[in-house]
Amino acid sequence: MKVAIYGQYYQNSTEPIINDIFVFFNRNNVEMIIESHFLLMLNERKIVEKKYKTFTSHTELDSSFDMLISIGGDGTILRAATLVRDSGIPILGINAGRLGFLASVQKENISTFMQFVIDKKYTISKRALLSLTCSPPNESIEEINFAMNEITVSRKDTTSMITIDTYLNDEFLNSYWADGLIISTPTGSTGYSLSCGGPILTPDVKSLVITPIAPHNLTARPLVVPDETEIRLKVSGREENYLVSLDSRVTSIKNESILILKKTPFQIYMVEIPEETFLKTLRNKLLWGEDKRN
Ligand SMILES: NC(=O)c1ccc[n+]([C@@H]2O[C@H](COP(=O)([O-])OP(=O)(O)OC[C@H]3O[C@@H](n4cnc5c(N)ncnc54)[C@H](O)[C@@H]3O)[C@@H](O)[C@H]2O)c1
Ligand SMILES: Nc1ncnc2c1ncn2[C@@H]1O[C@H](COP(=O)(O)OP(=O)(O)OP(=O)(O)O)[C@@H](O)[C@H]1O
Repeated sequence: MKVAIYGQYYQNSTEPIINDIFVFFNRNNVEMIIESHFLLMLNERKIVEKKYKTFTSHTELDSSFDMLISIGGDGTILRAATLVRDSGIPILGINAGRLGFLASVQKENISTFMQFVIDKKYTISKRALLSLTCSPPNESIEEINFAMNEITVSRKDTTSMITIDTYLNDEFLNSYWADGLIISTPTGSTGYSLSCGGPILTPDVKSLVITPIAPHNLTARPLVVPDETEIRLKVSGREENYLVSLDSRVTSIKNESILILKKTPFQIYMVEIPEETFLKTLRNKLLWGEDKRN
């Protein structure tokens, strides 16, 4: 078995996690290829001294890898998705962070979870992504033009609202007067969209959610549309530019540019360990079991 290991940060809590993973995988003859910046951090702190092979970019992650293990929070998983892209390599998230909605495996009992991995006792949860094309083209979007959570347009350098003309499959939907508009995948429905009143979708639902951010048309409400829908946006406002974000990545776009959002032809495969399902994560993170009547 061959796995890629990825993390963005080093903290004191990293050491026991790394120790648990490395001891277990070395004992079970699992080959580990470590992202080069992460390995450098581990080498500098003398957490890892043995020599390991490294990778630096998505081009080195080919079908010979069985899995990518992401050590961190949800932000780290979102970055991990930009590494695996359309390679089909499943991602397993070990939650070293705070909320850990996507990075569902808790850092305690790592060896129990890794045994599931070695015994192939896991399922794959396929996650739909959204792609963005911009006309006229925008260089910073072209490099990584997809999002696993959501694509958001929002106002920039002003308190003044923006107007977002929105078309679904070429049919006019609405002009939102708002701070912004979120187009969310099912995965992203528990992120920014939820904070703005959007519904939660289970990851396998074949839909997208269009959620306005603080709309001044008071009747504007989150809308669920089929994930085959092509969504076209045109933004205008008092400033010359507005912001577009794809998950954690942000760029500035000129007003009147045309944005086309579509489901990507590929999906991200998330590893789901038997006892760490989406529904369990939902209950735990949203504290649904805390009601005394349960
Ligand atoms: N007001 C908000 O709720 C708000 C605002 C901006 C961005 N976000 C979310 O943050 C994401 C980017 O993450 P970051 O680490 O760069 O920013 P960050 O450090 O501000 O973290 C944002 C929080 O969102 C949580 N999160 C991310 N994806 C999630 C998901 N699919 N389900 C549930 N919670 C999720 C993370 O655990 C973290 O606690 C965006 O994709 C967006 O979904 C949320
Ligand atoms: N490799 C790591 N080792 C130890 N702690 C980590 C590591 N990676 C992340 N963390 C902890 O998790 C925090 C959040 O990480 P990250 O940016 O990946 O997630 P996030 O999007 O903020 O989500 P969450 O709310 O789930 O933590 C970091 O500030 C840090 O405290």
